[in-house]
Amino acid sequence: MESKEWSSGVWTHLTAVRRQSPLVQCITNFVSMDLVANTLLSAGASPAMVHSVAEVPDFTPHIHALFVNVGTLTPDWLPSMKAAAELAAQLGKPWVLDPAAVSCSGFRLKACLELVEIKPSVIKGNGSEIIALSGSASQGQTKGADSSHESTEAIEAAKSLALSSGAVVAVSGAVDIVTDGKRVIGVHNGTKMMQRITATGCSLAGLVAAFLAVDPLQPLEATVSAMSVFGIAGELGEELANGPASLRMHLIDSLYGLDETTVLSRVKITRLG
Ligand SMILES: Nc1ncnc2c1ncn2[C@@H]1O[C@H](COP(=O)(O)OP(=O)(O)O)[C@@H](O)[C@H]1O
Ligand SMILES: Cc1ncsc1CCOP(=O)(O)O
Ligand SMILES: [Mg+2]
Repeated sequence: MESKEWSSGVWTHLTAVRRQSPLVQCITNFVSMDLVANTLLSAGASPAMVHSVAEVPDFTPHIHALFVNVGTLTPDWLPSMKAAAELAAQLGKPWVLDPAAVSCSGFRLKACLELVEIKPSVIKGNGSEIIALSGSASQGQTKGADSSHESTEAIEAAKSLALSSGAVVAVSGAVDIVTDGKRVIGVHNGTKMMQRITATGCSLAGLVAAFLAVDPLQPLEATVSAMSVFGIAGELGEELANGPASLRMHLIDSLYGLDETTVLSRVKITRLG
């Protein structure tokens, strides 16, 4: 695909999110709930942090996409995640798994592998998380929620996970990588300071769910668009920020205010393989 086509695709996806305001159920970690919800709202989507397994049968049939993030997983939360994912998958609704800090324990790794069995549309992690989930590294090679690997070091792991799971796999980092196991796309938007705000990775994964909701049949393209939009918001936010705390605010404002000219001139997407 030509770079111009990628740019117009990014803008088309963002306008569709703004127009359709998809309802995104988020079962995410305690750290990220606020930033995930505010990211989705500023992009035009409608987040709902509905966690209880008791509410899944009533609520999940009405959503447009589901986001599951295991960042503060406990045994109590896993049944809700599984029930919501199973129902979403059964009803043909897209769902995103963020295996946050997957290799911090055997419990978390096992839970994530079980969630992968429920066929997420997209798995979004950082380099270390994707390497761990694909089975390319043993437990213990982790700093927790932060990555010890460049995203580009995880390309082969991402391709292998995409092929074994059937999901599109997205690896965030300096270059965001998106692959369906065959195509490998690089998104070169974003800024290093985004790593210094907790939950930017989670918010990105939540945003991917909103973009999937408006283009469920093209998960790779929708994921690439969400990653580019979030990265551009970070770049614009950094121009106004004094540090991570004000970047957090300006990122949300910039996402809300993105216009066509800015998007078309800032998108940086290349084919890597
Ligand atoms: N070195 C970097 N340069 C540009 N953007 C980055 C860099 N590191 C992270 N980002 C961006 O920050 C956001 C969060 O990614 P990341 O820090 O990898 O997630 P996580 O918090 O899950 O580890 C993404 O939009 C990513 O593109
Ligand atoms: C710090 C932390 N600890 C458990 S979850 C979490 C947030 C991680 O967020 P992100 O993956 O977006 O950095
Ligand atoms: Mg993360």
